This record gives sequence, C-alpha cells and structure tokens, in this order.
Amino acid sequence: MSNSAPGPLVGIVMGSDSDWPVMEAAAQALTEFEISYEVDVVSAHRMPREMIAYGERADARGLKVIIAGAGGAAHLPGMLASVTPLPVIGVPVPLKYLDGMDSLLSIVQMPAGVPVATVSVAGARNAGLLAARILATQDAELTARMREFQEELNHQATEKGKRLRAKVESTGSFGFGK
Ligand SMILES: Nc1c(C(=O)O)ncn1[C@@H]1O[C@H](COP(=O)(O)O)[C@@H](O)[C@H]1O
Repeated sequence: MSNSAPGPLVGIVMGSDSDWPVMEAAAQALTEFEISYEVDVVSAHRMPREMIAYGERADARGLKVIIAGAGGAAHLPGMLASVTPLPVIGVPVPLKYLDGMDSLLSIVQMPAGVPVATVSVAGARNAGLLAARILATQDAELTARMREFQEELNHQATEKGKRLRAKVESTGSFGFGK
C-alpha cells in the first residue's frame, strides 16, 4: 500500500508514558528539523498484540524510521525490529535501579539479522538526530540543514574553547614551568 496522504515520517514509541521525560528529546530534535512524527505508548510486554500490529503496519502507514525507547527489560525496540523492515533506533531509558545498564544491554545485544541502532543511555536527542540523518539521505534540503546544524555545533565548541582559555588565562597559570 502506498502512502498518498502526508502522514508522520517517524514513529516515536515507548514502553510507558513514564519514559516521556527522556524520550521527548527525540521529538524536540525532529521538531528542530521540521520532521513530522507521531508519539505513542507501545509495550511489547504489556500489549504484545498491539505492538506487533504497530510494527507490521508501520512502513505501509508511511513511517520511514521508528525510534523506540524502553527501560529495564527493554525488549520493545528489538521486537519492533523483528516485524518491520524499517530502521529502528533504540533508546535505553534509565530507571531507578542499575543506572540504565539493564535497558542498554537489553537493547544493544541483538542477535545477528535483527539490527537495532542503539544510542546511549537516555540518548533520545541523538536518536532524533540519527532519524533526521536517515531521512536526509533521500532529501537534499534536509542534508543541507544537517550540515548547517553541524557547522553550528562546531561554532559552539569553538566558543567553548575560547571561553575556557580566557578563564584559565585570567586565573593565572597553574601548570609546570611558568
Ligand atoms: N521495557 C518495557 C516494555 C517493553 O520492552 O515492552 N514495556 C514497558 N517497559 C518499561 O517499563 C518501565 C516502567 O514502566 P511503568 O512506569 O509504566 O511502570 C518503562 O521504562 C517502560 O519502558
């Protein structure tokens, strides 16, 4: 089925609404690049049939990338990747215990054949930016905007260096040999 109506290009899904404070950074990044997205709770553990349906229909609905965040026994990204041909980006959401290591390892250690591009613990902003880069491979305007974004990052880092050097120079040298 082709997608004639312009729907969202990115699906941002998570195991629970409690993941939203972490996951909203993905939505924010997509908003900055004016990329349409949808947001929903889709849990592999708590609503397996709906999760399978979401994954199976995602590409026919016109989605191009899925960003899936989950915490703890975070099986959602991998399970979605098993039923969709779309690229899936996994976001390990840190919970109260184990500092997100449980989420990270649950998502990153996928068996060969079922890829999930895993970002850092709570790295939802990078998930959004990676989705933008994937879409940019088919969109010259988006590629140009990504280049601008990267130039701005470079500028900000350069300014940070300037500020640090000025700060250290104003407090005097604390190194050897001066
Ligand atoms: N890891 C999963 C899955 C899943 O992978 O299917 N479904 C919910 N969860 C996670 O459970 C945590 C606690 O959820 P609640 O706050 O609803 O108790 C959340 O981080 C969610 O992603």
